[in-house]
Amino acid sequence: MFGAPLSGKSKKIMLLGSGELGKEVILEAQRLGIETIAVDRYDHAPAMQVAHRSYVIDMLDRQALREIIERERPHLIVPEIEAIATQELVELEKEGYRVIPTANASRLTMDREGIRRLAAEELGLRTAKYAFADTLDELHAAVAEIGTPCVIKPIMSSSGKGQSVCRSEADIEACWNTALEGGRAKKARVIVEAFVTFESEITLLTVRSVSGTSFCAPIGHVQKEGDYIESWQPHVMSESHIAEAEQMARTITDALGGYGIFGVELFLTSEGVYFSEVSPRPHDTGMVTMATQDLSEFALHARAILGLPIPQIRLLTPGASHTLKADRGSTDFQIGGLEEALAVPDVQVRVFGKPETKPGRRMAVALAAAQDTETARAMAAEAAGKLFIRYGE
Ligand SMILES: Nc1ncnc2c1ncn2[C@@H]1O[C@H](COP(=O)(O)OP(=O)(O)OP(=O)(O)O)[C@@H](O)[C@H]1O
Ligand SMILES: NCC(=O)N[C@@H]1O[C@H](COP(=O)([O-])[O-])[C@@H](O)[C@H]1O
Ligand SMILES: [Mg+2]
Repeated sequence: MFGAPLSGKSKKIMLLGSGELGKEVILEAQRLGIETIAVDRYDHAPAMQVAHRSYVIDMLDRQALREIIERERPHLIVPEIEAIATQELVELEKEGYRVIPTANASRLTMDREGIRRLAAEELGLRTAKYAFADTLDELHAAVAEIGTPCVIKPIMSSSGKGQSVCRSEADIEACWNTALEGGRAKKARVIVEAFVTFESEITLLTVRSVSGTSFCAPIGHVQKEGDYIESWQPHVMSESHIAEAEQMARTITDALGGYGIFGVELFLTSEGVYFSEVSPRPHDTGMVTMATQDLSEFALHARAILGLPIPQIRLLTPGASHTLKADRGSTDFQIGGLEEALAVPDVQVRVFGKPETKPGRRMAVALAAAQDTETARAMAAEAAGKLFIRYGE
């Protein structure tokens, strides 16, 4: 039971991170009558454009984070990205604030080390062999230990930023520099992971709610330079892969606890399933669920965090998503091609409304529904291909 937004008796959620995923979470929360506050490091972020209020702060700054939380006193604090002062969230949770799914989950998944050690060392999930390094010398030793090819990533980054594949010793220094430039925090620490030659990779969206744990149909995806290009649902999997994937997803989400949706990223190989990482929040590859499910991953997240039931999740149709990315930085640009993209039946487009392009930045996504995923993939690719960014006119 709660009052109208802005009435003083409303239920308030505060999103920490205001990108395309948060924008959809806010829209879904507002459908349920919730008051919404969007926070990010820059103004006019996508979710800010649909929230009741917004704040621009450095979310890695503990004091700045505490100040807005104490000012707003939200019922739920909902992290939308990894790079947040999660230690402060741990403190705030002790003082009675509710963090989604839990402050500890956001702390553990904030850096690759926390979640990898939990998954591999405490929970015994199969992962690629890994090691950590803080300096270039340590990186040489770590690569020697893990072997090549391997993948080197800043411990704190997302969407593939700062990630590169090291194919031989000669690549190590370049990989180190890539990681230093791409990491979100001013930390030099990197993870070195053995390269997993997978048949395919999936996101298993897993929801924890008052109704228990439920799984969405697996989402297959293709990534380029560590960032997702296209995804489709359902991804066809063998019985044994499904069983293993669900078991891993249940194990890791039970360990993290709390209510909300989780994107469990898994590699499917001939020797079984490898755990890669988990987002305790909606997942970019899960944007496809806006075209395929009765309740999208955003609607599921909103329901779960508000303590509302999720008696079932229906996959209504196979579908696919395909991204539109910028190729240079500019604040003077326009997005076009919607007329052509939307001329195809069963195609939808989401333009995120980001105020600035950057090389590789995701600006929009095309969604398609069809009788099978192959057709949906082709339709989504075609629609995304019609979209374009025109700079400086
Ligand atoms: N050890 C590995 N072996 C093979 N491929 C890998 C490995 N690690 C990562 N990749 C590839 O790079 C992609 C991105 O990696 P990862 O998910 O760790 O990065 P990320 O920056 O956290 O991305 P996001 O935030 O979008 O989930 C993976 O989806 C996979 O395609
Ligand atoms: N893989 C994680 C992911 O997709 N996160 C989504 O991208 C936004 C950041 O985008 P930006 O870097 O373009 O600002 C985040 O706020 C979130 O919505
Ligand atoms: Mg990932």
